[in-house]
Amino acid sequence: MTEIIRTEALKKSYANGKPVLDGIDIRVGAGERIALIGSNGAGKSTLLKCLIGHTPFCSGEVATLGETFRASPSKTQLHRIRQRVGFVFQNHGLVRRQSVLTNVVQGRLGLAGGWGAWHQAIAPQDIREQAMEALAQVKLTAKARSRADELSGGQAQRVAIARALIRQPALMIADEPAASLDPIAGRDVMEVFSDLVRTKGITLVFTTHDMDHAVSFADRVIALKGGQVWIDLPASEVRRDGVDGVFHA
Ligand SMILES: Nc1ncnc2c1ncn2[C@@H]1O[C@H](COP(=O)(O)OP(=O)(O)OP(=O)(O)O)[C@@H](O)[C@H]1O
Repeated sequence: MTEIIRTEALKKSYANGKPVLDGIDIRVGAGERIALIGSNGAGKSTLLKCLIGHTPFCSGEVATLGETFRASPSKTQLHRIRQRVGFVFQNHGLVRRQSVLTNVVQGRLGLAGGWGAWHQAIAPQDIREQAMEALAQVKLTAKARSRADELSGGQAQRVAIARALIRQPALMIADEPAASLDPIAGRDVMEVFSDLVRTKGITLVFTTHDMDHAVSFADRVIALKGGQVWIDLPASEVRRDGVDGVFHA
């Protein structure tokens, strides 16, 4: 299986702090869906940031999408990584006063850059079609012309997923994608998200505090504790009583 992510002895501390990541070794293969769990402050977001070169680390090595680096990727590596990674965050980050379609188009145009491109009205026809297709995949075609601030939280998060998908990423990084949603909307978003990445063969790494989401929507669960990998198991082998320790000191 093609390796999408590899870390070796990855260590990271912030200024004047104790190590947040203290020797992380993980491997993620193409098409795998990984749930990253751990208590508040366990280092989940920090690990995601190290993987994509968003924050420098102290020692060890990271290889993401074939780009191998220590501390930080080079500018060229960072550019190549960003081209192939889609992001979804807890707060959808949509432009509230713009239409749903414009928000999705921006995900695509962000790649090419250029000021003139940042509006649906002047986006080339094929990009608008791609955006409509991405909206269909998250089952929101009917909302294409609505303003983003008219959507429910769950709908907005599905638009954020469409905006990431239109970039045709090889890897999707999602930091607590369902954390600000109610339980029903949260499951709904995770179901759509997880199904889509599986169908498209996209690798997914998402963080969550919800064990049901971890075991239902991932193939593998990785738990961080004390700066180290505490559990790394197929989701089908994760037992609730076994993970309790992850969240306790
Ligand atoms: N930019 C920063 N500067 C200094 N310390 C930081 C910074 N970002 C994170 N930290 C610290 O690093 C530790 C790990 O934080 P991180 O956000 O990676 O954890 P997390 O597992 O994602 O937590 P949560 O579940 O609460 O989101 C915490 O103690 C946090 O305070």
